[in-house]
Amino acid sequence: MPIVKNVSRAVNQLLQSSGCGCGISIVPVRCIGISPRQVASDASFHSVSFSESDHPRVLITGGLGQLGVGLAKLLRKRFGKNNVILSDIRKPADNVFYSGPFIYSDILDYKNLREIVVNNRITWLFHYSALLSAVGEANVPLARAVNITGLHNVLDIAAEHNLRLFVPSTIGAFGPTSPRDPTPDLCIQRPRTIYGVSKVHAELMGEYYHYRYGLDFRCLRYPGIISADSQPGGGTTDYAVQIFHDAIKTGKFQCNLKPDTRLPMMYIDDCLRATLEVMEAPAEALSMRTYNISAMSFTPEELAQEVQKHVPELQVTYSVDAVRQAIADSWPMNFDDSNARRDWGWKHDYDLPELVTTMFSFLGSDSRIAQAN
Ligand SMILES: NC(=O)c1ccc[n+]([C@@H]2O[C@H](COP(=O)([O-])OP(=O)(O)OC[C@H]3O[C@@H](n4cnc5c(N)ncnc54)[C@H](O)[C@@H]3O)[C@@H](O)[C@H]2O)c1
Ligand SMILES: C[C@@H](O)[C@H](N)C(=O)O
Repeated sequence: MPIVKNVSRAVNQLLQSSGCGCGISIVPVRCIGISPRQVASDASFHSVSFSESDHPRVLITGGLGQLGVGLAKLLRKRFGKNNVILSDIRKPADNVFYSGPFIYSDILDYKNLREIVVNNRITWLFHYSALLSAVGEANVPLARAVNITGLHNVLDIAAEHNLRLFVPSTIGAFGPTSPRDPTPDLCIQRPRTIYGVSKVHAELMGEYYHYRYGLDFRCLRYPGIISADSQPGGGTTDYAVQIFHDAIKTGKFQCNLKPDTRLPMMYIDDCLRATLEVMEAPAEALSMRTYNISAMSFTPEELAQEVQKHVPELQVTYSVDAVRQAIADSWPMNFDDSNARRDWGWKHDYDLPELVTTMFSFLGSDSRIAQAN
């Protein structure tokens, strides 16, 4: 049973390190615990219903944001529509509601989350709920609650029920004292946003639960993600999505970052494929539990030039938002993802020109230019 393996692994690791204080070679389960909130009666029967040959039963938290609906679509193609449950605290649009299972789930409600996991026999959890960098700075108490307390709930439930857990991290988990060009996986991480602090916390807690309780925790640090059919949720990289909509609708774009602000970015299809790939990677392939992934890196000026190849009349002006600019100036300019490429074969498909062409082919049908023709 996986839990036996997990416990003995955790015990071995504990005994090899400074010791758990048990002082015996075979440690009773209760001595190290299954997870901090595990009740004794749960320990013997959770996860027994899942056979490794079955498709995973997936829950996505915070699934109505920029990334969750696309992830559900990808996972449903792979694992079957009814094996993937999207959840959020918001009301889903009709097309989302009718595309597959949707459920209300507030990650701050521990019992409700546990009930969903149990009743639906969840085996994989993708934890997408979060407040992003700019909205986090605007409401620090809420960001702290959702990004830190919510993560604690998710970690405990994942450990109790032996889930494979994916938690995304971000370029925002680095700060002004990190090497910025390029930024490796392992280096100083002293972010200056509540978002970044909460994501470093998530990386460390997930890795700790992996070593302490055997939790199958997997984490990718995403760059800024660019998507056509979903809106970003209040981050520093949002400009790189907005420019496409404004180019099409008005032919004018006001950028809230300076023209030479270089940040790592990625097209959503690459991001979601990477997420599935790392979740499917054999555990032995993973030399780490938190990986940078990278695709391209550009400035607003470089993106505008590429966009102008499709919309030559686009006018770009700059009105810098001091909060976002300070955040962007502390983040990586280029991301070193060589460990992901080596360990589990990560490879991006979209560079800047492909990204821009793809965005316009998605958005182009109702474009101002199309309407004019
Ligand atoms: N989009 C990006 O560029 C990017 C980059 C790096 C990392 N990430 C990470 O990927 C994940 C998904 O990002 P996104 O862009 O879809 O975020 P988003 O802001 O668009 O969506 C987050 C979702 O979380 C939900 N949420 C908020 N409070 C909640 C609560 N109490 N319970 C349940 N759900 C709650 C919101 O309703 C929202 O739908 C986040 O963890 C984010 O940090 C995103
Ligand atoms: C980079 C990322 O985590 C998010 N898009 C933000 O800007 O906050």
